[in-house]
Amino acid sequence: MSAQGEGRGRPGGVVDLHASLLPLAFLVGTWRGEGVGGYEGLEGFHYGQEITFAADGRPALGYVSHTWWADEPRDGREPGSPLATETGFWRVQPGEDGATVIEVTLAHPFGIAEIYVGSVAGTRIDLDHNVVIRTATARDVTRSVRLYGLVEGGDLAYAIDMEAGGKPMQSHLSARLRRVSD
Ligand code: HEM
Repeated sequence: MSAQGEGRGRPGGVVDLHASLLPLAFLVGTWRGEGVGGYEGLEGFHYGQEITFAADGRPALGYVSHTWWADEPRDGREPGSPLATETGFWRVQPGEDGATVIEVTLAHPFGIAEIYVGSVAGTRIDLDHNVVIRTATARDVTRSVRLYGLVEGGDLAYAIDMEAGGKPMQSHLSARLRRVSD
């Protein structure tokens, strides 16, 4: 590992983790698993997901998530049909009184961008402050909160709640993912 931030990752697969990202070191790698989704008025569904957190020596982890339909065929979707994807960056900043602040910037392909500010304690990350920016044609999502954490067996679990379409904050997604590569 290196404390230097200038590099773009070394050739040969050796990756530097910027020193500021040590609180997020447990996330680095690729994770794969299954989740469940739903919302008020929406029939529940299962999805598959692969997430990669990538370190390249700079002071932010690159993040990309791909998901796919994992239920019986419905509304033109077959098992394996691509669903939501999102991409962005996770960085760590010093907070007040020794706290560790996490800033996450995400882009979605459906006209929405989001910034979360939250905290990390051990292997639990609360992304509890959020702003959503959306185009005129995007779904009416006004706020989201996320919780990520390691659970038994070293799996990564998360829950995402959102406020959308004038409905109160409620669960949209939760999943549990196994590490598939460093
Ligand atoms: C793991 C990632 C995600 C998956 C697998 C997923 C999947 C789905 C599915 C299958 C639906 C219902 C069918 C449809 O309308 O396409 C849906 C609805 C919706 N999703 Fe997601 N989604 C994901 C992430 C997100 C995120 C990050 C947002 C907000 C920024 C979001 C906002 C919405 C909204 C507003 C609806 C409509 C809810 C309603 O019926 O009122 N989704 N999602």
